[in-house]
Parts: sequence; structure tokens; C-alpha cells
Amino acid sequence: MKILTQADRSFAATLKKVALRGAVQSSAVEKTVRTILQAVQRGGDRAVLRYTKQFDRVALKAEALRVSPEEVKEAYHHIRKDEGDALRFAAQRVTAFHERQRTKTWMYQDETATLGQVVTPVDAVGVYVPGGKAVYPSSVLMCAIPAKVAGVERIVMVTPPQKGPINPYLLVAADIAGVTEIYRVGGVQAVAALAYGTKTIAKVDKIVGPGNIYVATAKRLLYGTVGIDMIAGPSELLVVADEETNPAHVAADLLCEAEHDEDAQVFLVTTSERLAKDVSKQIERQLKGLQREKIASKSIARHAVAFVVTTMDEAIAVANEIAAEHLTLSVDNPFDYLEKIRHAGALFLGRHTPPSVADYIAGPNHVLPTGGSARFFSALSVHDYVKTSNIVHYTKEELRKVRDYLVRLAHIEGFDAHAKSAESRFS
Ligand SMILES: NC(=O)c1ccc[n+]([C@@H]2O[C@H](COP(=O)([O-])OP(=O)(O)OC[C@H]3O[C@@H](n4cnc5c(N)ncnc54)[C@H](O)[C@@H]3O)[C@@H](O)[C@H]2O)c1
Ligand SMILES: N[C@H](CO)Cc1c[nH]c[nH+]1
Ligand SMILES: [Zn+2]
Repeated sequence: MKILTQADRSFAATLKKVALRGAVQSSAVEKTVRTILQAVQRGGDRAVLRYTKQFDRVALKAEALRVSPEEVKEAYHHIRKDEGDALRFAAQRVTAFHERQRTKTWMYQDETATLGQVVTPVDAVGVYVPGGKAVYPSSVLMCAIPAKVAGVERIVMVTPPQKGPINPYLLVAADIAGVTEIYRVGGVQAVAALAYGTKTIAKVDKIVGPGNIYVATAKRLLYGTVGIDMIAGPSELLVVADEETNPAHVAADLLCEAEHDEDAQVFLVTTSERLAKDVSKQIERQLKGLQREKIASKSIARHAVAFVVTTMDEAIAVANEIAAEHLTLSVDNPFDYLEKIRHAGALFLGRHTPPSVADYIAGPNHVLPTGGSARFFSALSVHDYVKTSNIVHYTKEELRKVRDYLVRLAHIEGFDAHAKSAESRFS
């Protein structure tokens, strides 16, 4: 792990580069993604199947894209009872948390009008469940349960195919969460199919869910053609730690994001150079023997940085500049810093809250903004699955009270048809 103190010449430049990581779009990735999007828009299922063969090495016929209800039932026979219980426990926690996010239609009446907002669920949502380098039944729950809570009727799940049957944990999680259609297709071709529609996969109104750099770029390029939740790309963690922190815990937490993807990015910001060195040693030690050692060690070598600063306030300033997906505050009094933290997808407070607890069973959503987009995006929530329409109602008497103001403003803008539409009610 690279360790930089404020005295190092490259401290400021490295911090700037990290802060801008989301803006550095790889043009090679973008070119590939555009080609696949166009091909699926024009070629539909045929293009989807071609790219599935190319990138996932699975040859399918269009009829095999959709997962049947029998396959979902069969999946229950391939998982253990304790595994099913763990999925159901996670689902309950996620449901309970997201039910608190529900928003209702609201209205009020004042002396001039009746106004409000009607809340409507999106008709059809596409849930992208990653599957290139790992299996993510937890992401099925995180994406589909809030859709269900919001009242979305059509919840369409896509996930890359494997050779052989689809992973049973994904199917059981989909069943528990209330997914209504499942397709074995992943990557850009899946996102394109959901956005444009094909003969087999009817288009959706919004696409949610995490994915690798190709999936995240596809969603970004399709924004506007279809609704998207956010840029939820390769995982990230930034740990702010004081000198009292146990380096073994920090290393363990950093590795849990690094093991997702070689493109995952993890950072430590600390007031203790000794801690930074100890964390670095711990990472080397803990990497050995991890199932995903190769991926995690590449992520650490390519991206991990420890920034050593003088004060906790400086540490928080660095964290705000980086705006990471996950931010851990490893201090005795984390709530004291809450108001100073401006940008992070999710906050993990104190010394005994590993980010993995919220990856699985805490209840808050683990689909979170990456690449610095926590400056403007939020965690996936029920709000992503609904939209609001404003309500406006005037009686003739109410309209009379505001008519002159309306007419004056319409004339200022040179829109006399606007003025006349109000005046016509009184002639
Ligand atoms: N931010 C979040 O909330 C969050 C949550 C969970 C996971 N994640 C991230 O999701 C990602 C999952 O990635 P994954 O790879 O396991 O699964 P994935 O499903 O996102 O990507 C696999 C697909 O990528 C496509 N692909 C691979 N190489 C390609 C290439 N060269 N050209 C075009 N397409 C290509 C293939 O179609 C393949 O099916 C990880 O980066 C993980 O960190 C993020
Ligand atoms: N840490 C991931 C979000 O970046 C979520 C996840 C799912 N499974 C394990 N972890
Ligand atoms: Zn994780």
C-alpha cells in the first residue's frame, strides 16, 4: 500500500487524482460500450446472444434467455436450510429499513389553491445483478426489495449466464424478494436490452443495480433513454482512523472491498504514520490465503493509498474530497464528526462496524454511489422506484385572487396566450 505524508511532494497530486477518479472515463471502455448498445438497439435478441457468447462464453438460444418458474422452484433443492434462513433474515432487515422510506401522496390547501404531490411507482424496473467475478444474491435483495416496497409491478432481473444452470442462491433471493421476470444475460448487452427492449425482453422504465466498469458506463450512456439510479461501479472504502485503531481491523475492512474487483479502490486516512505502516503490513499478511487473493492484491497494488495527515479535521477534509462509496470512522466518538462529513455513500461509525455488516444484514442498501459521485447521488432507496407528479387545483374564486399576478408575469415574458388562458375564465 502506498503511504503518503503531507511532506511528500506527490501527496496533493495523488489526492487530486483520486478525487477525480470518476471523471477519468476510459475512452476504450466507452467505445466498446457504445458499439454494444448500438448493436442491441438495431439487432435485438440476435446481438444480445452474440455478445453473451463473446463475453460470457455461453451459447444460448433466445428461448433460453428467460428463467422458468420451474427453475426457480428447483433452486430451493440446491441450497441448504441455514443458507435459506440467512437470505430470509437479510430480506427481513432490508424490508424493515426500506419500509421507513415510503413516501405518500400529500396535499394542502391555503387561501389561494389546493396543492400537493401524487407519488406513483415506476411501472417496470430492471435490476442488474452482477455476476462476472462473483455471485451476488445480496444485491438481488438490495435492488428488488425496495422496488416491491415502492409498489413496482414489473421487477425484471438480469444477470450474466453461467455454463449450466443459473446460480440457485440468485433464484431463491429473487423469489424471496418478489422479482417477476428473470433473464440470464449480463454486461452491456443486458443493460441495452432492458433500455431498448428486444423481442424476448420487454423494455423497462428504469435500470438499477451495481456492476463493473462496462455496466456502469452503459448505464451512464443510457441516462435519459431510460431512468438510472446512479453510478454504482467498482467498490470503494475509505477508512478514517486514529492512532488507537487496531490495524488488523482496518486491513480486514480494506480487503473486503478490494476482493470485489481489480478496479476496486480502497484508502486509509490517518493521523498516525505508524498505523499506516502497520495496516500495510497487515494487508500483506491477510492477503495470503484469501480465496480472491489475486483480485484483491491487484486492487491494492493498483489503487490503495494511505494518506497521513496531522489532525482529524484534515482527515475529514480528505475524506470529503474523495467522496468514497463507504466511509468508516474508526474513532471513539464517531457521532461528534457526523456533521463534518459531507460526502460518502454510507457511513460506518466506530470501531466495531465492519462495512460487510451492511453488505448483507444490517438493512440499509449496499448499492451505493462510487467514483466520487457520492457528491450528488445517494444510496439506492425506495425513492428511486417512485416518481412524483405535482397536483394543482383552483376554484374560480381562488383563480380570481391570483389572476393579476399571473397576467403580469406572462406579459413580462411576452407570452400573451398564457395571460389569455387565465383571463378566459372571467370573460
Ligand atoms: N457500488 C456498488 O453498490 C456495488 C455493489 C456490489 C458490487 N459492486 C461492483 O460490481 C462489480 C461486479 O463486477 P463483475 O465483473 O463481477 O460482474 P458484472 O456482471 O458487473 O460484469 C460482468 C459482465 O461484464 C461484461 N464484460 C466483461 N469484460 C468485458 C469487456 N472486455 N467488454 C465488454 N463487456 C465486458 C460481460 O458481459 C460480463 O457478463 C464489481 O466491480 C463490484 O465491486 C458495486
Ligand atoms: N461491498 C459491495 C458494495 O460495494 C456490496 C457487496 C455485496 N456482496 C458483498 N458486498
Ligand atoms: Zn462487499
